[in-house]
Amino acid sequence: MLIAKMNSGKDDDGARSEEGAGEVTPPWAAPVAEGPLRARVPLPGSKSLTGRELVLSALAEGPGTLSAPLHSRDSALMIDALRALGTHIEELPGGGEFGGDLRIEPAAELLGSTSIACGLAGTVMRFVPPIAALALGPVAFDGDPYARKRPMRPLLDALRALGADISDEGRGSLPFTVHGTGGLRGGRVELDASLSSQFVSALLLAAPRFAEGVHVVHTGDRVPSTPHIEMTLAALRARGVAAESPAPGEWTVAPGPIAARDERIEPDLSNAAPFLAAAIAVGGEVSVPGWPAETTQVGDQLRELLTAFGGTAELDEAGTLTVSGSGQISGARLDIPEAGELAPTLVGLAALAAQQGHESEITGIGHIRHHETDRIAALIAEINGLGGSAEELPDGIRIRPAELHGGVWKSYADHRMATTGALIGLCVPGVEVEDVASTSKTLPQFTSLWHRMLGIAPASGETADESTLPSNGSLALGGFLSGIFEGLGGS
Ligand SMILES: O=C(O)C1=C[C@@H](OP(=O)(O)O)[C@@H](O)[C@H](O)C1
Ligand SMILES: C=C(OP(=O)(O)O)C(=O)O
Repeated sequence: MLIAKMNSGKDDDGARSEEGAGEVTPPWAAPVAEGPLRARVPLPGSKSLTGRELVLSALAEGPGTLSAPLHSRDSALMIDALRALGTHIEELPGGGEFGGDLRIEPAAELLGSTSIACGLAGTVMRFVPPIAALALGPVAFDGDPYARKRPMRPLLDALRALGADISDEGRGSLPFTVHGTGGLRGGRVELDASLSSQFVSALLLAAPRFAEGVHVVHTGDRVPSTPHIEMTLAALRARGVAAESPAPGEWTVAPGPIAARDERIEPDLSNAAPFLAAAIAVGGEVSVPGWPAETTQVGDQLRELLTAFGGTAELDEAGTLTVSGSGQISGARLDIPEAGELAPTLVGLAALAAQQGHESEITGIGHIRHHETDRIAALIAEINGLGGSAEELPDGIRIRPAELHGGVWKSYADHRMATTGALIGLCVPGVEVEDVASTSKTLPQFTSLWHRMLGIAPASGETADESTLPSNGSLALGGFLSGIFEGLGGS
């Protein structure tokens, strides 16, 4: 990660329309913050940890439990996929607002002759095919319309090189069928992971069950999102698997049993991004409890990345991260190949800094063109659609000073586009986020948590939770000062 402050500047750039933007639900009127924030926002479990632990639990030697897992569209798709392959997964009673714990019993034998719906989940479309190769019988994969555009070829070719039989009619993308034979040889394989780290994680996660394990050698440009590969290695090691990176761009996993374990899932730190960014954008403070002291989640980098735009971030001994800001937003220059998942929020913050006359550049994120949508094109089109001045760089976005106005912000079925629209809407009246329901991909409670962060009564159908109200319990934003006088202990 490279961080530097930017100088101000000014330029123009035209908006670019994005194919695939569609109306799904009536636009959501993003609330404007009318004063400094003071809120505590508990968040549900990490998508990436939940996905990995579901996969490893399904491949483990015996049953195990995941506590505080994520319940969202992506995790439900992963659960359904593993169930289709014969895994028994049960939600235990007694879960709170974010859902119950999960009990997972691996299948005695993985079953094929089934189909898997991937939705738009990269983790499902990448992590499940290697498991399907271990099942007996054909397993057909497909997903949402845009999922068919997400790259799969490097992974499918690597699986073929490791002994799998896959038919995709030469597409290199969804839909495809893995003809499972009950096992996979494994061994050394070359793969270009420059479009997604998930290709590597997918092979590593299933590799203890390959006859020869795996030795993955990356052949292309730089690998993005490397903390996610570290997360995969750490999850494997925690279950007694020998998993290493013997050299840059190489990873090995030895064949052997995957220990059954009970795991507690950390909150999703990447989903904390728009909430914590709100404190920088608006001023005041936002806290997220349950922040791990040590973690493999890339969201931990928010402590540095957000404060590159101003403000402070403090992690206390109880594990509460508090980001505070004044509403004065600096420009920033961030090179973040490892943290592409955080880029939409950071670009949103940069668009708000641009309103205050500051230029920003966020680079190292070319691979986010292959996320839920082409995020570079989508961010530029939507920021410029609100009067901003964002331009495409070979591997990123430059945002020059410009005043924003209200308008419709399209989400492109992308949860992080929707939350970025909400962030901008805090400071720009009249922003309407189209398809805010896309946030159900990883955070179904997004709008209710957002309203509660602002101290706004939930809309009908949303549940209130005192714990995320401003600590003075007020429904008005002007409660900030009285909250200060009550002390920070309540946050
Ligand atoms: O392994 C994972 O859980 C993820 C890896 C990253 O994918 P890319 O390497 O495609 O960026 C990240 O952006 C995604 O949100 C989750
Ligand atoms: C890139 C993301 O998701 P996926 O797991 O679908 O790749 C994301 O959540 O930002």
